[in-house]
Amino acid sequence: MALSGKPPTPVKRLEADSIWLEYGGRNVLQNIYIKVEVGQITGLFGRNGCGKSSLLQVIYGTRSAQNSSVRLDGHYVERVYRHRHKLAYLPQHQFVPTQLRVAEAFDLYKSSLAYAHVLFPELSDLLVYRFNQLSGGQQRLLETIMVVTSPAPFVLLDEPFSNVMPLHVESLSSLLIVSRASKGILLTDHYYHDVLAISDTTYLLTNNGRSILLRHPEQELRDYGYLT
Ligand SMILES: Nc1ncnc2c1ncn2[C@@H]1O[C@H](COP(=O)(O)OP(=O)(O)OP(=O)(O)O)[C@@H](O)[C@H]1O
Repeated sequence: MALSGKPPTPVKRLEADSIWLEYGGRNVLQNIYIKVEVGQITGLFGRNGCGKSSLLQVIYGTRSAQNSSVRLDGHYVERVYRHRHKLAYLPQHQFVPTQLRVAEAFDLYKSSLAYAHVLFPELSDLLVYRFNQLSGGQQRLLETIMVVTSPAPFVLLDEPFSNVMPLHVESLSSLLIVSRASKGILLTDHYYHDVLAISDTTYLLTNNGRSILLRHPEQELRDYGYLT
């Protein structure tokens, strides 16, 4: 609650602007601009190694870049990860401490599971397990549900569908569609059909590290050599 007694105005727009990243003298990201808005799912595509995960890390603030400007409603924010109530991030690789029980992890993230229980009836049974007692696909699924249902208005998802069976990819897609009403979601995954089906806006990262806003995604993904 703000000092005036009024609740803070909800943030509507996340921008990553002028992102330059190089590794050992090699330019990976060059002058990237990406916008994520509450009410939208933004799909991010690019060939293996073009820099998608690196970009998400730069946005989250856990990877420093040669240049970057991450803004919330036009206000520059340094190290967004310090503002967990504003931005939640699913990294590409398993990240929840393996000894933690699912219910404990969900509590830490303040995840709200009301709707998730409808989409994933088996969730109640899994809450008592420790992460190291789950399969790879179950871990991925639960981490994604946890991040998406946290209160943060912006969510970065790096390959949430990886290792997840098609039935659950469908349910996760439904969860993202429902969640987008109150969130801005940046989603990257090579399951491009599933990403395209739910994306309102799509960007491509090219091999030379540029971001392109796609107007006709299927065609342009072919033209740029992401699809055959
Ligand atoms: N810490 C690092 N040091 C040096 N080079 C790195 C480092 N991390 C990533 N890279 C390189 O940067 C490039 C981009 O990697 P990144 O993981 O961001 O790509 P990606 O688009 O997410 O790939 P994928 O689709 O395969 O997951 C790759 O060529 C990778 O080898």
